[in-house]
Amino acid sequence: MNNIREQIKNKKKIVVKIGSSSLQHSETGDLDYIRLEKLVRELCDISNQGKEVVLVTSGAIAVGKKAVNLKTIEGQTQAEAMAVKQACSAIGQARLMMAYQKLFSEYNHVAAQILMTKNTIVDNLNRYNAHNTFTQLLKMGVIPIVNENDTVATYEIEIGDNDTLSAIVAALIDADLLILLSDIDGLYTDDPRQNPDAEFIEQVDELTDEFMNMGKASTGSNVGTGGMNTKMIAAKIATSSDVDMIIANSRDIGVLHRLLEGENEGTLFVAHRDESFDLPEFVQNLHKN
Ligand SMILES: Nc1ncnc2c1ncn2[C@@H]1O[C@H](COP(=O)(O)OP(=O)(O)O)[C@@H](O)[C@H]1O
Ligand SMILES: N[C@@H](CCC(=O)OP(=O)(O)O)C(=O)O
Repeated sequence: MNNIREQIKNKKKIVVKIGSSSLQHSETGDLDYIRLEKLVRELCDISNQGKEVVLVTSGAIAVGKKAVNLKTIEGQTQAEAMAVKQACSAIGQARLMMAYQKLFSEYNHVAAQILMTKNTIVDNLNRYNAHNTFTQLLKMGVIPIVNENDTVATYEIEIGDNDTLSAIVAALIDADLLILLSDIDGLYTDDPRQNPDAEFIEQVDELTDEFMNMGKASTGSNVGTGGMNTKMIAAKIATSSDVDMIIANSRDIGVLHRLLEGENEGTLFVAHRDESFDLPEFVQNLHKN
């Protein structure tokens, strides 16, 4: 077992992000309750080991769309499409939380909801309050469940994807490890769905431009928002903030405990604190380049 993987065993404060594509059945778009149940059981067990856990979950818009039987939002103006998306997220977020609350309470754990926007980080008072709320919840042994507040977040104040959001949360709370659960094993030299010669990368010691560009090949699945590009932005935020990050496949949710036992799965991005990295400034400038 490699030494850096071995050290993953000692990580205490862990943020786990799961994407929409991992929570839905691809054929129907309905929630995959078995996977959701396994995810909650894993998270409760991590918490039972005395670690602190935060879940960043996508899925609100997809679940909301399904609830009102909306197939597509094509043929509408941008403003109408935005309103429909925001309405769906309002419907879906409540449903998603209902499912999580039920499952967490079955394992005798308390979950809480935190909805964030860019302003939560950029505004000093908001950031201070969010930090305190996370700290207090973790102190109480509660598992915070985070999503973007899509119902109010227009382009100017939206983070836009939950890969980035989860890294922001990890940086905000000084987490030790961020795990992104995706529909792919980790980072490849190119999108393996487009390029059969793409090679798997086990570990990224330094996030050079070469790695940052590997995510730009495609936008990913049709339900996911960011593809690999936003995962590279997440890696930049996390590693610069001294948080190790792993991308792993959600196909088998048991990967969570295997990773925390130091097993070599997924792609590990090794943390390197960058003293010049300024989280509020970075978030303020998101989408500007
Ligand atoms: N270099 C790359 N390595 C791995 N996957 C990539 C790469 N470039 C693009 N992708 C695509 O990104 C997808 C994962 O992102 P996404 O669809 O947002 O899923 P999720 O929401 O589950 O994280 C993969 O299924 C893959 O097709
Ligand atoms: N906040 C949105 C999800 C945004 C997002 O990043 O989705 P994904 O690429 O599936 O992680 C929602 O809950 O529907």
